[in-house]
Amino acid sequence: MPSDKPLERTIYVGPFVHSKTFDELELCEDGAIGVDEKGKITFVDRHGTGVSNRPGWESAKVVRISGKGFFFPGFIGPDSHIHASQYPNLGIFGKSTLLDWLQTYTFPLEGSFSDLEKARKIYNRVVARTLANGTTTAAYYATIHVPATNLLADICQTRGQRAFVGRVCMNSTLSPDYYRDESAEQAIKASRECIEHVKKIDPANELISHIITPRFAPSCTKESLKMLGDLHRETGVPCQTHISENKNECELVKELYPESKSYAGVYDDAGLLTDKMILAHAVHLTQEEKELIRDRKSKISHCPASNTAITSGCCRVRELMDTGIDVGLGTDVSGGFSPSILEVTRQAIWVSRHIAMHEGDHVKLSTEEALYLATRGGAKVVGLEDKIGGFDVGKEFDAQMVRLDEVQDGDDELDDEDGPVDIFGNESFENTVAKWVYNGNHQNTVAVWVKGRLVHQTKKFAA
Ligand SMILES: O=c1[nH]c(=O)c2nc[nH]c2[nH]1
Ligand SMILES: [Zn+2]
Repeated sequence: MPSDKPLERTIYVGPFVHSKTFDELELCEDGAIGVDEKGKITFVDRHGTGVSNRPGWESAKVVRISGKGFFFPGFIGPDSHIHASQYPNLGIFGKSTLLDWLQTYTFPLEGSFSDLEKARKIYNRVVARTLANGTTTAAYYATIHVPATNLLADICQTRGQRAFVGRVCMNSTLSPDYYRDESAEQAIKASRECIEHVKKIDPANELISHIITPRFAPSCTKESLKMLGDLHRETGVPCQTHISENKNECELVKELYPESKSYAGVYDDAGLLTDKMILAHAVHLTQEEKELIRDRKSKISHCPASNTAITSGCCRVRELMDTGIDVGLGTDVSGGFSPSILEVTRQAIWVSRHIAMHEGDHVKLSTEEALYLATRGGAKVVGLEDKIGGFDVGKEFDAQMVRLDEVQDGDDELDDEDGPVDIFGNESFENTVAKWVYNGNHQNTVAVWVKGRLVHQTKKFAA
């Protein structure tokens, strides 16, 4: 658990990496990032000099990278799309596709969150696990249960993770009797209770926000989507849902909502397609839908690991970006098999390369572009681009310290402490970052800060 002690002025000394633009990383080998007592970045020095004689910073605490490593912005995850309640099902999806996966694996697990002690155990673990993987901001789906959803908000706050916490709304008969809202009115009432809870624990939304969460169009009645759209307009609270993930789902939406022009049109008709809406997946959108989403300034969370695992399809991220839509990355636990945005970054690159094998190189995502989606792109998706996503003066310090193991002469054997990346000493800085992106894991994330507060550390950080 993070300490409650007030923050000290701190200078983070050592190499740092962050996105400069969509396709360019800044690789600074000799950096110093000054963070004030409120967790805000006050200066960024590219030459590492003058750390101790900067006026007012003479007695600041110094955190230095030892060995091979660099500071990198926290992932935003976003994790911009993760079902906290589905965490125990990681890797469990068999041969299912979306609609049978929901009935077989997902609803029975989510339904069990009426048990608050079970929820406490799972939610503590998923927040600890995502923090350990460098996720400093997450947009969570909880379940329909108000006490467990409020507990997830409390746990994120206590553990120091920035989070959007959604109480899942689902009142249609697609869902089983044991796991569905009694009515649209009851879904609204329950959402209001969760909104009130967050107002109580974090009135200024410094870390925690509620997020209105209709599960997806087939899980909701037209009436409930409209009422949730009204709640969104009335409160200004952001929204999240799923869209166009799977072809059978798209057909079902056509049957259920014949009066709407398209799947995106269903949400637009309900007043939900706004600049504060995060749409997960968006695999099978038409160009007309993409343009509608762009015009409404809604955002998309790309979930490539999930889309491959439950064989939903290959999302064309380049087309979304070219249309002018803001895109971030989501693990989509547990459709997605990993809680790590680093893993999802790789998956985004792989999916784009599979599309490129049929459609040409222009659709390939580069390492730089995928890292942008994992940080600054995600920040835009959750509406926090002025606060987080990179090491810029005025932003809050959400960061991870990445450390990679240097292979010493004569050190031929692997031991338990060794992480997955071996550095031999002749790699350029750019290639060191590439080795982390393609082989790194949580063992390389030795410390994590949110708003300047240390929220996770391993023995290697302390060492
Ligand atoms: O990936 C997904 N996970 C879910 O839980 C879900 N519900 C509706 N559609 C969904 N897609
Ligand atoms: Zn999802």
